[in-house]
Amino acid sequence: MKLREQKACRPQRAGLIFFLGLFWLGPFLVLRAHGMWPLPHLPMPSPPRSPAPSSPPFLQLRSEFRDLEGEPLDLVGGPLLPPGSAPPRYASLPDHSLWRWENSGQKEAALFLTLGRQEPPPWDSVLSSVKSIYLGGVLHRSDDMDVPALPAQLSTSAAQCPPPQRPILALSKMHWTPEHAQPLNQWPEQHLDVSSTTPSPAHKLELPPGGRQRCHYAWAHDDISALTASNLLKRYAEKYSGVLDSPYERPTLGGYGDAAFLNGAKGDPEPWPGPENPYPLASLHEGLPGTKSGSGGGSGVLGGSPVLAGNLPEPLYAGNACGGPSAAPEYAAGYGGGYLAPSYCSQTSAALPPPPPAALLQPPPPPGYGPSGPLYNYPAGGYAAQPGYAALPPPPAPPPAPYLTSGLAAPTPLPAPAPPRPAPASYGFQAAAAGAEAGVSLKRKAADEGAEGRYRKYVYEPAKAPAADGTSYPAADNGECRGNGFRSKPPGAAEEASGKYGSGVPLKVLGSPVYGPQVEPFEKFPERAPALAPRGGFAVPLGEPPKGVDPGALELVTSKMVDCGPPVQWADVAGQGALKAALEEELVWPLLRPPAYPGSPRPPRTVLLFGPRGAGKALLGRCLATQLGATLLRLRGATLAAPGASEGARLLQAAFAAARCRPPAVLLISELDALLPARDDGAAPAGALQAPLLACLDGGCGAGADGVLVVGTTSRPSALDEATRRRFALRFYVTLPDGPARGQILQRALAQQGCALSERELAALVQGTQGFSGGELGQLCQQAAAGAVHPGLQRPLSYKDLEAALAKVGPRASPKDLDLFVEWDKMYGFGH
Ligand SMILES: Nc1ncnc2c1ncn2[C@@H]1O[C@H](COP(=O)(O)OP(=O)(O)OP(=O)(O)O)[C@@H](O)[C@H]1O
Repeated sequence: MKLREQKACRPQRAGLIFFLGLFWLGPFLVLRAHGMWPLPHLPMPSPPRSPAPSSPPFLQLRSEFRDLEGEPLDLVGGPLLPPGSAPPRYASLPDHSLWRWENSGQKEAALFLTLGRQEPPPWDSVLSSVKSIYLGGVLHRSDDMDVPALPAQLSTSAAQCPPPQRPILALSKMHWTPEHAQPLNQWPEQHLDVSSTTPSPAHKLELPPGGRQRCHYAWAHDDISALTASNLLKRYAEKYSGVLDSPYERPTLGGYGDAAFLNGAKGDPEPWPGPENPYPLASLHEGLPGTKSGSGGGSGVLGGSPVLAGNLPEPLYAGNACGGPSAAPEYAAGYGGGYLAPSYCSQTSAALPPPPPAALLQPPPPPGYGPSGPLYNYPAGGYAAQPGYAALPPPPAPPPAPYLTSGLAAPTPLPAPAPPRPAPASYGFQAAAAGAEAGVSLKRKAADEGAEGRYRKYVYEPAKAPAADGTSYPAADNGECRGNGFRSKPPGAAEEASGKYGSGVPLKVLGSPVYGPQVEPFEKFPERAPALAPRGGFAVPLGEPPKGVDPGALELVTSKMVDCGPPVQWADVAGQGALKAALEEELVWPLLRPPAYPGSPRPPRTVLLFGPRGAGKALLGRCLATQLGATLLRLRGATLAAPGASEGARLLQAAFAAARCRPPAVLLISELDALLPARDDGAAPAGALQAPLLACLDGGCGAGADGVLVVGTTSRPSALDEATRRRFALRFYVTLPDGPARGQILQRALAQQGCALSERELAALVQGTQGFSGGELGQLCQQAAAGAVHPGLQRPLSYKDLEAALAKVGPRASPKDLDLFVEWDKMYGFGH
């Protein structure tokens, strides 16, 4: 009976359970159907650094994301928020800001931008991060987010909103930096997954006035469909993947797993791994797909190894056009670089057999190695760790006063290299094996010391302490100006210098990689020419000026155009690491090395630096002169063109002749485009100067083209016609300084004004000066200093003054201009 009753109750119980189940589950099902379940974890905790793997989809972005300026963006994905839920207010999140990310139009994710412990958040960083992470998606402010007023500099810089397609390009571009190990060709798959083209209702929100423009900028991306974005990115990925994969451009860094980017479980950004592979001693060209071998002005160096490039059939700087004894011999004794006496070069190159192939594999030796004397070295500071904004190390002491006979500053002595490795017997450089070893170790050292070893020697150095007399770089003597801070030795100093290297220890080699069985003793070579008498300004060497050159113009050039400014080291140029490395490998080393064997190709003698105004082109030209130990002559295209075609041509010829009278010389012609006919700025056409320019570049304007490096700079490369373009064997894009470089330039400029900003202020200023060139940063500081001066009130420069100055000084180069530079670089440049 009981059993029967129990059986009868079973269906009732099941019905009850079913009913109860429905009662409890129903609301969940309804909520789920409306997308409101699972419920969010509100209130929002502090941003999770390591979300559970089972979390709903979120964006997991690692710190290798950088903004347009290369600033690291430390982005960490947050948990999902339910639609319409109110995110925490900014005030409750002191060190990060909350944004919402619309993912594929279906889900919303909270994206935390962790931007260090900065309060209030650096809005420009937040805004600029849009450029980095945005891929056709929709990024918008949360509707009820409490947005404080943007700082003044942001509202000014907000006017620089790039065009809609800019982020896509930027994304490609930011991966040009060698620190990025993620192959770009993986980006489309990894990143377009999270793109969206669906505008959200929040787009219609009224934004606070300060941020409206930037957010409009973000919205503008709605116009890009996911497909377009994908195509664009793929196109650039294909284009640049060669660069990214090259050993030169991208030092080997640890790869990042795919999961690190999307939906990954990894939350904490890891420190960048150091290079795993040793420094590749390969030719620069191996890593430069954009390099056009043999293009341009016909320098055989292009496309060849640096060693081959340095091999010259004839003496590098043999003789001069001035009828007098060459100035070159003076370089032979102490310097040991490429500026060797004609007799020296011709003897060695003629007498010595071609080198064994193995010798060609030797890395290019740094200039100036001697067998026993102090070895030439780059400034020790060049290898210093990248100085932070807050604490820059004290500047290295300038090299001691001794000067070589040539007037070149004496090389910084290297510590004695650890036990010299014997060189192969067939390699004529064995006597300088220690130097060569040191040279290799120098290069290796640059690579081995940390992740950025490749460019470590080029790191920016802090401002040099001014000398007691007020000059930054104390003049070593009262000798004749050699340009660019170098002064030739007064009479008698030659002996000192030769004693430094020669007394006691026979100078068997000059440190040049001379191939041959045995290195000749220095005494065997003829006497050096007597030192030039010191004269004010540019020194016309002994002998007659070259024929056909107007003596008056020559006098004008020698008195007005020789740059006697302080020497500029690599470390004095902020940023531009890859460019500096390329210039050194492509230009400086080949020029300083003597020919390796008869018939070896000549190094390039012309280089074009193009980029926005104030980007540091002239600064790099001066740096090249310093590195080459050369006299620097500076011309401005506009100045040459101003007095008229015939007068300009006379000056131009005189400048080339003057440079050739004083090898080694660097002839820096700024605003090259002003000499060319194709002018689109309404200025008077100066096409008549093009013919003399081309003739001089071809080796006219005085006999012999050796010993002169012509550096042309322009901010309008598109104005250069093909004939002129081809005359420049190397063409490099000088980009605007990136964030760290801007910080360094600003810090240096402000230090000169006696102003020291806090780390936070400097970071904000760096963010607020995106798109500024080095020159504009200098102007900004000057403007701020001018604003700080009030009658009867002397107060130090403050951040507020700089903020006020930001309203008046802005970047001149528009994003469109920058795109044109990039395009021109792709077509004609050497894409370093
Ligand atoms: N990377 C940099 N590091 C340090 N200073 C810089 C850098 N770039 C520019 N500057 C400074 O900015 C100023 C302008 O630089 P420079 O004259 O070399 O620019 P430019 O590109 O030649 O300009 P223009 O096209 O107008 O001739 C100089 O005072 C220079 O020292």
